[in-house]
Amino acid sequence: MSKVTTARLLAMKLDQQKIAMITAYDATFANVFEQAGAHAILIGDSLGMVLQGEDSTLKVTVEEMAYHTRCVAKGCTKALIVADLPFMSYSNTDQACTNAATLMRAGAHMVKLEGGDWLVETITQLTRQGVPVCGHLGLTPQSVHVFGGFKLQGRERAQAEKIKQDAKALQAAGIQLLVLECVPSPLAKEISELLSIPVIGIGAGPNTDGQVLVMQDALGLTTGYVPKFTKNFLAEHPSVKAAISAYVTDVAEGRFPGPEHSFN
Ligand SMILES: Nc1nc(=O)c2c([nH]1)NC[C@@H]1CN(c3ccc(C(=O)N[C@@H](CCC(=O)O)C(=O)O)cc3)CN21
Ligand SMILES: CC(C)C(=O)C(=O)O
Ligand SMILES: [Mg+2]
Repeated sequence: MSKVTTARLLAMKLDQQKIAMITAYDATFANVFEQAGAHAILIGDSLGMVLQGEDSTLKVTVEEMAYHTRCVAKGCTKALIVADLPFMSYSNTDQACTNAATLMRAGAHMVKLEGGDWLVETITQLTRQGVPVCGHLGLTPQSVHVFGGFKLQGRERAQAEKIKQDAKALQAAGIQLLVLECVPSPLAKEISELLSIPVIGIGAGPNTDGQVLVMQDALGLTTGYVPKFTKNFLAEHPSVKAAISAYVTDVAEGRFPGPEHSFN
C-alpha cells in the first residue's frame, strides 16, 4: 500500500472501496495496524477512557493528544494520521488554529473536531491555512453531559434533519472526511449518499464509505460496558495483526458491521 492521502480516500469512495480506520495511541500498534492494511489511524480522545480509565473524554488535554500523536506518527509510514482536538480546545477560531498547529507539528495529517454548523468559520480558517479537517456528527462524546449519556442520536425526525443539514454545512466549509457515530443506519446511508466526501461510520450501519473502531474494542480488551457496535476480531484470529487484517477485509467485503452491530 502506498501513502494514503485524502485524495486517495475520496477515490476509494468513488470506486466504492470501503475505508478502514482504527484508533491507535502508540508507535507499536500504529505500525501493526498499518501493516494489517488500515487506511487511516485515529489518535482518538477516547484515550481518556481506554488509556486513562476515565468515564468520559472530557479531561483529555491538547498536550496529551500531541504526545500520543507523536508516538503514532513514529510508527506510521503509509496510513493517514488523524488526531482529535479534545474537549474545549476549539471554542473559537484562534484557539482551534493554535491547537491544530500543535497536533500537526506532532505529526497529524488531519485534525478531527466534534460538532455542527457552529464550526463553519473554524473549519474555513483551518483549511485555508493548510490543515485538513475531519468532522464528527451524531453521538459526539464530548457532549455526553448534554446528551445525558452515550446514546443513539438522530432517531427523531427533527434531530435527523439537523444532522443532515450540519453534514452539508461542514462539507461546504471544507471538511474532507466525516465521522458519523451512533445514528440509525438509514440516516447514515442517506448522508453518505448526500455528501461527496467520504463518511466513516461507527455504530452507523454498513452503508457508509468506511468504518472506524476503537482498537481496544476490536481486540476484545475493553473492560466494563462494551458498545453494541463493536466486535472482538481477536477472538477468531491468532494475532493482533491477523485480527486487524480481518477487520479491514470484513469492512471491505461488507461483512462488518452486521445488523447485530447496527441501530435501525
Ligand atoms: N472503548 C470505547 N469505544 C468507543 O467506541 C468509544 C470509547 N471507548 N470512548 C469514546 C467514545 C464513547 N463512545 C461510546 C460509548 C458507549 C456507547 C454506548 O453505550 N452505546 C449504546 C447505545 C445506547 C442507545 O441505544 O442509545 C450501545 O448499546 O452501544 C456508545 C459510544 C464511543 N467511543
Ligand atoms: C470513536 C472515535 C470516532 C473517536 O472519536 C475516538 O476514538 O475518540
Ligand atoms: Mg474522539
